[in-house]
Amino acid sequence: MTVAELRPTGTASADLPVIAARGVTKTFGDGRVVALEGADFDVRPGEFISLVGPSGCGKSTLLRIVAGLLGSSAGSLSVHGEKVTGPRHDVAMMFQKPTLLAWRTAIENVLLPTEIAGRVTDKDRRRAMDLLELTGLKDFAFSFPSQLSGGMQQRVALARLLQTGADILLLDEPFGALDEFTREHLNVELMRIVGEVGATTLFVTHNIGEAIFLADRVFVMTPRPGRLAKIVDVPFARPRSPELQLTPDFNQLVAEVRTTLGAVA
Ligand SMILES: Nc1ncnc2c1ncn2[C@@H]1O[C@H](COP(=O)(O)OP(=O)(O)OP(=O)(O)O)[C@@H](O)[C@H]1O
Repeated sequence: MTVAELRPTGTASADLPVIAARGVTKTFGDGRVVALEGADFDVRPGEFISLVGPSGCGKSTLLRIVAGLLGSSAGSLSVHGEKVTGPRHDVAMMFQKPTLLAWRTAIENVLLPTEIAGRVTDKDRRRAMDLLELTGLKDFAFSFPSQLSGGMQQRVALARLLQTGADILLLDEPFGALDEFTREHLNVELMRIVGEVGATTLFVTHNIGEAIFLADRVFVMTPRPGRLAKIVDVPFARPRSPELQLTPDFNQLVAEVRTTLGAVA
């Protein structure tokens, strides 16, 4: 199977935003808690967007609304030009914990979404193996989660996410529970993988450097009620290497985001 065949099966079109949010607002507790207020943005096909903001500013809420797991209280959100009314096959979400099934091997975990959707074919098995290769785990396909490190388990979770064929990936602090070395390594791998499969990505993190390193644009959010305070363009060419983070231009951008967060905190 070629990398092109691993590409998502979604319906991206160059002139249509993949995600369009218009005044998206979410309240909880009969309107007493405003988790997200008036979010307005477009995300273009293949873009990598990082979301940063203080704890409780509505980042996960926004991701859940895009995933169709939560309805908005006001405003509208569309994916591929269609109003989101529930979970969609072209949007997949990944969390901080890998949530693998302990009694299934890595490849059986990757195949889980296929199994839930219907019968698993040989082609599905080949795709799962190719995705494990793409995520650097080919030699561990038949290992159980307990035999894998935390970083390897997150790679399995990423392969499982890609197995769904979704072309929109929502990543909620996916490497947040891992040590810094593993996390930095996985970030570089993540960029390579989403670049190769051409997915559109929303990535939540508390780490400003990580947000900039990965993204085409950084959405900076205010504390509750969460609003989009600023959208910062990240101009650095790809592929990017970790050394980019040592350059003055990179650190200037970190300072800009930090100042925005400081100003809005
Ligand atoms: N189901 C819910 N019921 C009531 N309040 C909620 C619910 N989900 C989220 N909230 C509140 O909405 C606000 C935004 O929560 P959210 O989890 O989106 O923030 P976040 O930016 O992702 O936070 P963190 O960075 O700490 O993960 C918080 O004040 C939270 O307490």
